[in-house]
Amino acid sequence: MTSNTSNTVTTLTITRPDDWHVHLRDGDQLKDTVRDISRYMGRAIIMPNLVPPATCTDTALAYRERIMNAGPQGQFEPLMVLYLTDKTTPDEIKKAKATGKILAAKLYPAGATTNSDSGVTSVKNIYPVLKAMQEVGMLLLVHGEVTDSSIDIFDREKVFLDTILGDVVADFPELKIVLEHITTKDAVEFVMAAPQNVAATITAHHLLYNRNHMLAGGIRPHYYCLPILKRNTHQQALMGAAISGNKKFFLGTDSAPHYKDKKEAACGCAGAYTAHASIELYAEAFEDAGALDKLEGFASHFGADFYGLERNTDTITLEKSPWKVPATYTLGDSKVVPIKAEDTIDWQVK
Ligand SMILES: NC(=O)N[C@@H](CC(=O)O)C(=O)O
Ligand SMILES: [Zn+2]
Ligand SMILES: [Zn+2]
Repeated sequence: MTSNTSNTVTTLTITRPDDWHVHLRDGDQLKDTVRDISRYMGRAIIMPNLVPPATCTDTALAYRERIMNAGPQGQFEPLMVLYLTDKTTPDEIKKAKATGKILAAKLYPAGATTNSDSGVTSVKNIYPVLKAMQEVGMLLLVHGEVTDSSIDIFDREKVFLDTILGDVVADFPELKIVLEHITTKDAVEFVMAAPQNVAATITAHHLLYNRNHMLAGGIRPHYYCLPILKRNTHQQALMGAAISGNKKFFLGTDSAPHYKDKKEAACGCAGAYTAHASIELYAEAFEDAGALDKLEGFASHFGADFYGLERNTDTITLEKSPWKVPATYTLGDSKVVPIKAEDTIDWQVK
């Protein structure tokens, strides 16, 4: 990392970052989401919760082709993920791994989040698959929330750790596991206490916001995502993990666009669009915490290290140069309201 040496840092050059959790969607949105992700991310882990989901090698590879045909900038590389169902077979895992293009498989507890209806109904159903993943070295990515309607939505992550993930970690000691988009102090502590094969991604919006931003003084649907924003003590624990230099915590934006009318609705969709300013939003969060010097490890080194990939070798430069985020962006043929719409972001990539 290099930065200018005056009291206030105004430029910051870091190794090109990667995004270890992003939703690009499909169809006519792809050219726009692919443009945004490839502007300065070197690689990205592409979430498979399409309609229908990318549950097998062939559909995942076909999706990769559509992404490449959407015209990514630079050397952008999409890293693909299989969507696990109760019916996924160990053979499908081996087939996917052999392509070299599918690095991970995603556990969505059925019904936990957007497009997760075909997900796994009980983790025991996929134990043979997890065994195959452990054998071939395929990562398990986890949406860590229980779906039991009797569990309070603010407790669903913690209950998942206590009742499900702890057992998986114990039963598969060699399986690399990423607990995605963590939102609680409990998740931070779980990952810190777990062995080296367990890591977590953290979004920019969970670093910048807590549930007051979403609910105090009016309900703001564009902050609604899953796992839901928690109270500020959890936000502080996430920030502490992100700036700790602990290599188990790395960048995953979970940028997840939904059209404006689907968010501003009586029953709005879960997901926040942050790909318009992903690294800039993280820079704001790290600067607020007085830890800009910790951004590079979190954004550009630790994820690649955990996945067992080379770090990127080129750099990007962030400049302190405030700009106003538009009210909407057009993705495909409809409008999306981004995080910080009509607000100012201090940083931009040169
Ligand atoms: N995070 C979200 O709130 N939504 C994601 C799904 C997910 O990552 O859980 C989406 O696909 O819209
Ligand atoms: Zn999720
Ligand atoms: Zn996601």
